[in-house]
Amino acid sequence: MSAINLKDKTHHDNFLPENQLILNAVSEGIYGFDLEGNAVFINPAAEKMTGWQAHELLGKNIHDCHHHSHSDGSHYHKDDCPIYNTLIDGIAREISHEVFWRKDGSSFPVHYTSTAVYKDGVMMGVVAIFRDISIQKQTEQSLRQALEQVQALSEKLSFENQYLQLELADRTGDVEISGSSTPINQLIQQIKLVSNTESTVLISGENGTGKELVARNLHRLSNRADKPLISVNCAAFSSALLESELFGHEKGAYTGATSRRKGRFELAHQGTLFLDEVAELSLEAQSKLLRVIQEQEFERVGSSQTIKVDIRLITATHHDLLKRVEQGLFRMDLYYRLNVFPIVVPPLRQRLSDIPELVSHLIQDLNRKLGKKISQVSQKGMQKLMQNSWPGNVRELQNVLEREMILAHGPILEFSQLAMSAPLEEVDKVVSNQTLQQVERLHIINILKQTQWRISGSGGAAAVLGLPPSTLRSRMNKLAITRPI
Ligand SMILES: Nc1ncnc2c1ncn2[C@@H]1O[C@H](COP(=O)(O)OP(=O)(O)OP(=O)(O)O)[C@@H](O)[C@H]1O
Repeated sequence: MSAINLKDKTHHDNFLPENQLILNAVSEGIYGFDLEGNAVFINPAAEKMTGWQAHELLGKNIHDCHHHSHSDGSHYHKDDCPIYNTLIDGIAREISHEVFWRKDGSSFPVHYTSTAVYKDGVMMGVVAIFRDISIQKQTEQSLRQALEQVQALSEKLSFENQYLQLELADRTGDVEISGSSTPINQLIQQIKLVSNTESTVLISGENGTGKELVARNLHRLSNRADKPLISVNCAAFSSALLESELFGHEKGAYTGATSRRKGRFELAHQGTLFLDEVAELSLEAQSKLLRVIQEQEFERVGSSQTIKVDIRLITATHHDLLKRVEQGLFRMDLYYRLNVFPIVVPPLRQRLSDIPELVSHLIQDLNRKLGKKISQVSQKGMQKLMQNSWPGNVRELQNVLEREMILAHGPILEFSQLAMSAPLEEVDKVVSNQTLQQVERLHIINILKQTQWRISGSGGAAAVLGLPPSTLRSRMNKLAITRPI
């Protein structure tokens, strides 16, 4: 590669700056042009970038060598060239949206300046100084892509947020607890007493008794009422997924974690976190929960950064949690942390006197939901309802009412087709010599037989039992209930 290249001695004398060594050393490409627009000076960096050797260009009008086309391939007329225009008007120009073409036909994005050169006040020519900005362009492109990803993620987050707000609004609609029996009055008293404290509450009771309703009332009456109530059903997730649901995860924390996600603990910050079916937590998740309760801090899955939260915790279970402790399935230390203020929700069979009030409350809700105008239940129908044992509790009553209302032609519900659960007198007998699990198993099998082993759908066993189909399936697994062949 040549050093300083000259067309002839005269140009060299007139044009070249004093220190040729410096010009040879700079990493920018340098082209010098005389007043006719012919190349008189080309430094080694320019040769290297374009592949054109100085001796091939010197003395020539070189626009057609390195600047013949725009980046889209269209012809670039010399009259439009900023370098040649500087020769005409002496005005300096700075360009960064063009390409220079290499001798091998490829091109590279270029940033260049064209500046007039003067000696003793007389213009001698123009110097163009250029550099390859491929890397800068690539970086810009990656930044643009990253920005697009951030925008997409932020949209996704705001969508998630909207979804949670809606879920919240939906759940905070009607939270009235119906009933005026002694057990319900005691329950309401307890809720009023503890709601305005920061104490952790453990709500226990059979399925469908209203544990979630109690949790919503505890939040509604607390100082945190204007902050979110975030609910998690611990039975609805596998233990790995539950961890990420509770604590959130970083992008790539596990297969499928394509983006960073906040957990329910973070979403509940300054509000209330309601952990339903808390007995279903794995031992690993229990230790993590214990730490959050003790220190009010945790890490997202896949992150070492500690996040501090301020939450009030309410948990619920239909299990005898102390028994789970004895069986080694639940940590004793966690049990005592959760059981600061226990609330037991009574089963419906222990407060049958609440049924008329409950029925009227539920019919009002269902009239809205179904667009019906049911006004009352016949005397006979009410008697039937009050003699039932309601193993599925208020949720079962709700489902029975909904079914009856869908089928009803007039404004009065008769319940003539109502299949009764074991009469109340029988319930006590059955319970006296069988374990809870045995009774549960038998009852599920009976209902499954009644529904021809159909689990989901409006007439399915899950609906009759007042359970989500997934919960029923997991109970069937646990109690080893399979359909006979
Ligand atoms: N006292 C009550 N007054 C009015 N509605 C009630 C009452 N108790 C329960 N319900 C209604 O019964 C349904 C079941 O209640 P909820 O979901 O709170 O029960 P749960 O004990 O949390 O059930 P699970 O253990 O299956 O999660 C809900 O629609 C709830 O609004």
